[in-house]
Amino acid sequence: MTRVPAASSLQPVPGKPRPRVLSIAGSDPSGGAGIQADLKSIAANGGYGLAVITALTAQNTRGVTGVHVPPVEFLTRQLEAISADVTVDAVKIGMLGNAEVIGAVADWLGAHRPAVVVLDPVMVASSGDRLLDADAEAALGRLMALADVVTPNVPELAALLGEAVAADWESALEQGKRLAAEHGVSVLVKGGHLDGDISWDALVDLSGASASDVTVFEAPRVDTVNTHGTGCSLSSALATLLGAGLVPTEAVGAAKAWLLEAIATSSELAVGAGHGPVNHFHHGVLPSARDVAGYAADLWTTAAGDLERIYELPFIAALGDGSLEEADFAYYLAQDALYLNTYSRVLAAASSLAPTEAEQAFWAKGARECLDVEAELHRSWLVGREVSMVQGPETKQYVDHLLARAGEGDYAVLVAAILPCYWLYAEVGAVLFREFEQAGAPDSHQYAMWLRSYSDPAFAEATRQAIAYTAEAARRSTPAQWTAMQEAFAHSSRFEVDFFDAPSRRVPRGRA
Ligand SMILES: Nc1ncnc2c1ncn2[C@@H]1O[C@H](COP(=O)(O)OP(=O)(O)O)[C@@H](O)[C@H]1O
Ligand SMILES: Cc1ncc(COP(=O)(O)O)c(N)n1
Repeated sequence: MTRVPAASSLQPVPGKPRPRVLSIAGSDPSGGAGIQADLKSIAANGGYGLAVITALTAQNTRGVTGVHVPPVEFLTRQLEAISADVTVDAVKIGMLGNAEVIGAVADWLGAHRPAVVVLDPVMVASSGDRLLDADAEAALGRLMALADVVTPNVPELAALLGEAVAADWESALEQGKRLAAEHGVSVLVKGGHLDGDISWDALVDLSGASASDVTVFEAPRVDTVNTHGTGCSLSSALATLLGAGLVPTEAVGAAKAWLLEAIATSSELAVGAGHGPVNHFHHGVLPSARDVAGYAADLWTTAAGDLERIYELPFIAALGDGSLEEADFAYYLAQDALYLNTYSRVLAAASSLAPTEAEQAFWAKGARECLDVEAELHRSWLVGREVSMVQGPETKQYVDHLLARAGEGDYAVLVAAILPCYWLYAEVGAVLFREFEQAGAPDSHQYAMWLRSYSDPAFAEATRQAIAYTAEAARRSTPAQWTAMQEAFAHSSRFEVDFFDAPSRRVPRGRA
């Protein structure tokens, strides 16, 4: 009889399909900004891109030499054609050109507003050329009321408020708070135009939906001239990630991390002699959120083989039926306490590398809980037992592997190495506890209390979350990273088997 199911009950269910993201923006024939950048950014972040063109520009990486705004009736025709046929999950609005266009887009949004609306209030290109008539700036107020998030750069923020351009990050942030309060909209203040080693951004969300009113995101400023289309790319990535169901702070964090790498690797492209484009496809096209379940299923295939081995171990059989020698149990507990101490540090490393605040908090909580469990092991089980507190070889090889992955600093690979301890332990715990109950939960079982603590629903829930975060990291990984993740996972999974087998193999046997 196998106790290993074909799929773990803790695996994530398939996520949403690709969000359908509409860009309403102008065309940039050089491909770095506008509609062209938006479609690349949407695809790179896992969405399906649609595009309605507001205006044509004649531009390259050095500047804009002409703007043509087609009759607004034709813009409305394009918008109506989309809404008559396609359900749009998110819309990103970029260059609008003039007040008439703003009016037509606002009318359409009033009738067909998708669930997510991100407004990039494009006014001036990075070359300094105007992309919105000066007298149309006031008309943007009507669109802001229909948006979820507005993403102004420093000069746009000043223009929207009718104030002087902020000279530093603190004043820009204050202006962002005023704009958010004035229009009842979330504001992503972008600090790309300021100087300094850090490129600051901040999400001001006064709706109460985020953990705090202001979430600040910092990234090293890349020394490059290739910043053509950074704002277009960021707002499209943000719309895509919000459309995929991420909460605003997570969506901004993930979009910014993706953009930073696109800026940092922009020199791989050779487009034009001015402000070149960013490298949208640095990690290829992101698989759909639905694929998250596939990554977890692949890891399960590895884990299932090792689980099979764990169930065959004499230690597990004896723990299950209560016949386990006291000295073997004590050895296992002592090694577990030693392991948990290092595991806590490894979880803390995952917390410090985490791309989102939710993950940062999750791993930090896990790190703390390991120390609590370690203390409890000493207090309730190890006190009074004669047991060596020296790391056994199986414990050492396992923690050395984890510490090495933590030292490498790749979040995706590290969480893959961390996961088997959650997943295999939760599976073994659930099975042993179920079998204990099926045997009538006999009080005479000398490890009854241990088995009860083994199958804790809160731990199962944490495991489910750890699997989901690891699978999401896999979705965002490069093929080489995914291979490294699988290797790291396979090693830890194998070390779990050795860890459970260690009490039976310890030398000399018979003494704790
Ligand atoms: N040199 C840079 N290094 C890192 N991030 C940058 C750099 N320049 C811009 N960014 C980021 O690109 C995004 C767009 O910023 P910004 O240049 O302010 O807007 P826009 O492109 O609309 O003018 C922001 O997230 C900003 O932090
Ligand atoms: C058609 C079009 N739309 C927008 C921008 C602004 O680009 P950036 O993202 O650099 O502010 C642009 N240059 N061209």
